[in-house]
This record gives sequence, C-alpha cells and structure tokens, in this order.
Amino acid sequence: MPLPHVLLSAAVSLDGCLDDSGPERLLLSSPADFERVDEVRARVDAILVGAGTIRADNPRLLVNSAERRAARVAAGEAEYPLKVAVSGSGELDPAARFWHTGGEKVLLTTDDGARRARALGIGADVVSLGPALDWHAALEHLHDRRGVRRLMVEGGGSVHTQLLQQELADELQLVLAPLLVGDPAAPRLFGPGAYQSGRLRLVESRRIEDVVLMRYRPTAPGTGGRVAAADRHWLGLACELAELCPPSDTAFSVGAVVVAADGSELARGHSREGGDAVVHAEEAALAKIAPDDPRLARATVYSSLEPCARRASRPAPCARLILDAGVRRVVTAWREPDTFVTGPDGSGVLAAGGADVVVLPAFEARAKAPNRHLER
Ligand SMILES: NC(=O)C1=CN([C@@H]2O[C@H](COP(=O)(O)OP(=O)(O)OC[C@H]3O[C@@H](n4cnc5c(N)ncnc54)[C@H](OP(=O)(O)O)[C@@H]3O)[C@@H](O)[C@H]2O)C=CC1
Ligand SMILES: Nc1c(N[C@@H]2O[C@H](COP(=O)(O)O)[C@@H](O)[C@H]2O)[nH]c(=O)[nH]c1=O
Repeated sequence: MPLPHVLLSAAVSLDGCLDDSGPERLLLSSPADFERVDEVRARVDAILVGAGTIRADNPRLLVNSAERRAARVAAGEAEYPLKVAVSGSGELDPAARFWHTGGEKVLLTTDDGARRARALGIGADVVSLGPALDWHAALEHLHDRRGVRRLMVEGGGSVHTQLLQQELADELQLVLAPLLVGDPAAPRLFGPGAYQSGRLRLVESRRIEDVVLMRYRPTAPGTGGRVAAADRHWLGLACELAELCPPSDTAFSVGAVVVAADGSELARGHSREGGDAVVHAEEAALAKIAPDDPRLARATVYSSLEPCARRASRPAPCARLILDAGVRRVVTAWREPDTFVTGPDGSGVLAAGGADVVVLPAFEARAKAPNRHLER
C-alpha cells in the first residue's frame, strides 16, 4: 500500500519540448542546473526512466560528484541510487551505457518483455510485472522489494504523462529553458489525456543562470477508495494541524482539512481552536464553509484521527456533521482507539451514510504524536 515519494524531473523549452528530433540529446538545463540535478539524484534512492529515453539519449544517470557519492556512502547508502528502466517490449540495447555504469539496475517490464530482455542479455535484474505493466504495481514493487522511499523520474514524456495522469506523482520539478525547438516531431513533456482538474500548487520558483526552476505539487484528492499522491499531502497537513492543538488530558488532538475536488482548500481546523474547549477539528473546519457551498458534495475531509461517532459535549458527532454537509469522502490516518468511548466507529457511521473512508496507516505515527500522553 505505501508507495515511494515520486518526483518528476524534466527540463523543457519555451514551446514545451523535451528534446528535438535530432540524434544528439538537446541540453536544456544550464551548467548550474545540471549540478542541481546531480544534487537531487544524490538525495534519492532510485532514478527511473522509460525505454524511450534510454534509446534516444543513451544516458548514464549517475551521481557525478565524488563528494556527493562519498556522502551517500558515509550515510550508509549505496554509492549510486538504484537505476530503474521501464519497458513493455524488452527491446533494449544490452550495450547501452545505462546497464554498464553506476550501481544496481532493475528493468521493470512485462512477461513478454522479460523474455526478450533476458534473451538479449540485459545486464539488470529483470522483473516481470505480468502481461501488462501497471504503474501502481511498479511503484509498489520498488517500495516493498527494493526499499525505495524517494524515487526521481527523469522522463521521458510518456512516463511523466502517465504518472501525472494516474495521480502517482508527488512533486514536479520543471526547468524552463529560454529556447524554442519548433520541431513538430520533437517529444513533448505532457501528452493529451485526463489530468487533475484545477491548478497545481507552486511550492518554489528559482532562477538558475538563464533557466527557471519551478516546483509544483498536485493538489486534487483521489476519488472514492482510490488514493492520489495529493491525498498524502493533505493528510500530512492535517497531522501538522494536530500539533497546534492546546494539549488536553480529556480529548484527542486532531487536525482536519476540507479540500474541493479541484484541489482548492475550503477550510482547515484543529481541536480546541479559538478558545473553544470542546470543538473538534472536523467541526471547526466545516463551520467555516457555507452549508450550501456546492463544492462540498465532491470534497474530501482529511482528518488525522477517524471522525468521531459519538460525543457528549455536542448534539452531533463529526461523522454525522460530515454526512450532513454532503461530503462523501474521508481520508484519515488513525482509527479511533477506545480511550474515551467504547467501540468508536466513525468509519462505520460514514460508510453507512454512503461515504468512502480511506485509512492511510503510513501517517498513523504522525497523527498519534500529539496524543502520546493519552496512551495507557
Ligand atoms: N529534457 C528532459 O528533461 C528530458 C528529456 N527526455 C527526452 O524524452 C524523449 C523520450 O521520451 P519518450 O519517447 O516519451 O519515452 P520514455 O522515456 O517516456 O519511454 C517510453 C517507453 O517506456 C516504456 N513504457 C512507458 N510506459 C509504459 C507502460 N505503461 N507499460 C509498458 N511500457 C511502458 C515503453 O517502452 P517499450 O517501447 O520498450 O515498450 C515506452 O515506449 C527523449 O527524446 C529524451 O531526450 C527524457 C528525459 C528527460
Ligand atoms: N536534457 C536534459 C535532461 N535529460 C535527462 O538527463 C538524462 C541524461 O543524464 P546523464 O546520463 O547524466 O547525462 C537523460 O536521459 C534525461 O533523462 N535532464 C535535465 O535535467 N536537463 C536537460 O536539459
């Protein structure tokens, strides 16, 4: 279930191209930006590219700085990040530099692709993910079998497009280079298809010589039981809000955020905010939204703790408030323990009311942190 943090990295021309159609790789980054890329590579567990990039660029995908490699080794990591190639066909050149430089390599492919790659003598651990390659399964494999927690994806366009469209990308690092390619056959960064509606969040912009680095994060929640990368961001924020709660020996510290389907934040709240000794996080957040706001019907409530099913201090528990507000999707980190009520089951109340409840246990420790003093 947990997946690596997926960082898409690319440099594009002003007309949105990743390369031209000539035989040489087009350098879009500036020298200082290539240094930055090297620094990012040094901080990840694995670097992934599609077979198209291996064919077009014959890349090495190394950490080039000896100091950065030494720092990795000193920190107990492999000298080079794992190199991951993705191919459906397995039709790859066994002499490509990718297989003969750096540290460990893995080829994620299909049953047919694995047969072909093995026959060709590809110098990597060849892993078949079945008759077709599913990105979720590929990322799960890297996380569970390879211990990859941070994955840098260095293209190409087809791979970036799929990961963004499937809402598996946690972050996009895009460099805009001041040149125009103008070649109709040149590969583009993102192809047509269905992306999240609404805007991504710009988290940083930085001039690096003559290029501009922009870092974005997707914001749109998943739908139903399907988890999007942005769900992890918003639940992380709910856990941060829980840290703001005035401590109490008689109630949990909880944070909550309400997010519209297009990724815009509607409201946030935390327990006991504004001097109200009994207010709950979800209640505080929902109270800030007009009850007739049409976005509520497709919104997601993120709550560090499962919304409550029963309470003494107010007429309606949070699970009921959420349903009454029209919200039908809740993402939480931690099922409520029996600390204050016996057999709490806010998820059951929500499910009975037609809401989808998603629990992300990877956030449980963070949700529990401000509540340690309540543990028996
Ligand atoms: N400027 C920049 O930052 C960068 C530029 N580039 C440029 O991008 C171009 C390459 O991009 P592109 O042509 O889109 O190729 P990609 O690198 O995205 O690789 C595409 C290939 O990956 C495999 N693949 C991708 N998705 C799947 C899937 N779901 N199932 C099975 N196999 C899959 C397939 O391999 P197969 O065909 O073997 O089945 C497919 O043909 C090059 O020109 C390169 O220079 C690349 C990286 C960064
Ligand atoms: N052209 C281009 C990039 N291209 C990426 O770098 C890879 C080659 O890296 P290396 O093996 O170290 O030479 C190449 O295959 C592709 O993934 N990256 C960028 O940040 N900026 C650029 O302008």
